[in-house]
Amino acid sequence: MDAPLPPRESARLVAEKSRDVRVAPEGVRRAAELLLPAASAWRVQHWRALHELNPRGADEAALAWVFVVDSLNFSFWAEQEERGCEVRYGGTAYTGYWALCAAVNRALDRGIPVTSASYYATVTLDEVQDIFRSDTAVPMPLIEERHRILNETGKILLEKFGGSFLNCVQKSKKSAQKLMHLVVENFPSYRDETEFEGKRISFYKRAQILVADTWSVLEGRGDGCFEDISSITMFADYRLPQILVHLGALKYSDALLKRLLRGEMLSNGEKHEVEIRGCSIWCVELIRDCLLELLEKRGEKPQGEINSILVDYYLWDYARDHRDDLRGVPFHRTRCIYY
Ligand SMILES: Nc1nc2c(c(CN[C@H]3C=C[C@H](O)[C@@H]3O)cn2[C@@H]2O[C@H](COP(=O)(O)O)[C@@H](O)[C@H]2O)c(=O)[nH]1
Repeated sequence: MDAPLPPRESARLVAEKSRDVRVAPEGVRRAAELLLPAASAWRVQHWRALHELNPRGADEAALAWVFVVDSLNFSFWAEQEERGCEVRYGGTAYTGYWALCAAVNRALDRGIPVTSASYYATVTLDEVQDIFRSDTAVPMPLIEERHRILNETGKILLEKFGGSFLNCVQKSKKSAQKLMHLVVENFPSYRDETEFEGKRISFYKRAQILVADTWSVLEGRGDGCFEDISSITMFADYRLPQILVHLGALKYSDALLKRLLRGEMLSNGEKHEVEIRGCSIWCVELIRDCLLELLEKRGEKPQGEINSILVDYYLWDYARDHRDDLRGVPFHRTRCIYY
């Protein structure tokens, strides 16, 4: 089978042909204006301090943490928004993606080597259910898939990369694209690909966020000094489309809105789901371009990179911090291992 279109080109194609989702230029501009005050101070070095659950180091252990977390970084949304999985850690109750991170840190504190491939290559389902157990009656979704992915990913990392994700990073020779392709070629659970209008396309959400988090945890230095980091697109999850709709940068047709407001599930790869994900990626590309123009107009020289990764991180955090404002804004419910 021929290689799929890369994520950026896939997004451009979907945005051109999409019928139920469209990128709204006035909303793109509004989103760029929202980011402007913060953008000039963006530094990849800030990533670690941004979140108390992120690893403290920039070493092999930190990379092992990022790899196992991003291998499981999918599908946290709960049937009832208010009654979901929660993990209590250090006196805080974490939900969603942060519940995953809290569970990993909780296991490490208990002496369970959950970031070590030789452990998770053969970890049992019972052990995985215990490691990711929820402190509410609602378990973390897709726990069996998480178990299968841990075993599969651990075995491959041991066989092909000596059990160390650092080896995988070093094989990419400071190319973000090479690392993304190395991950997709070797680890099946990262193959976030589908068909659209007769073409094979890719979004590679978890492979791209893994590259981005590798860049971030290494602070863009040493093995993480990717000269092509700006070629990585935003990560097509279920939160970013929600915030883009809230900001007016993405518009849904009445037919699609009706489905989402009814809480209908969209299957991974169906037209509406592909249009939402592809248009979201394209929308963030345009927000990044607009942001660079606005900074140029103000004669501001940003301190660091202004790329789609940092636009994405900011918007994702913004969505987290404005949960209440987003309550009425529908997000698409797809249960899958890709995002
Ligand atoms: N587009 C994008 N999607 C992201 C992330 C993250 C967390 N990463 C960064 C955050 C802090 C560190 O800096 C990490 O680098 C998780 N997700 C996705 O969101 C969904 C979970 O949402 P909720 O149910 O609300 O927790 C799920 O699909 C998950 O895969 C991101 O940054 N961008």
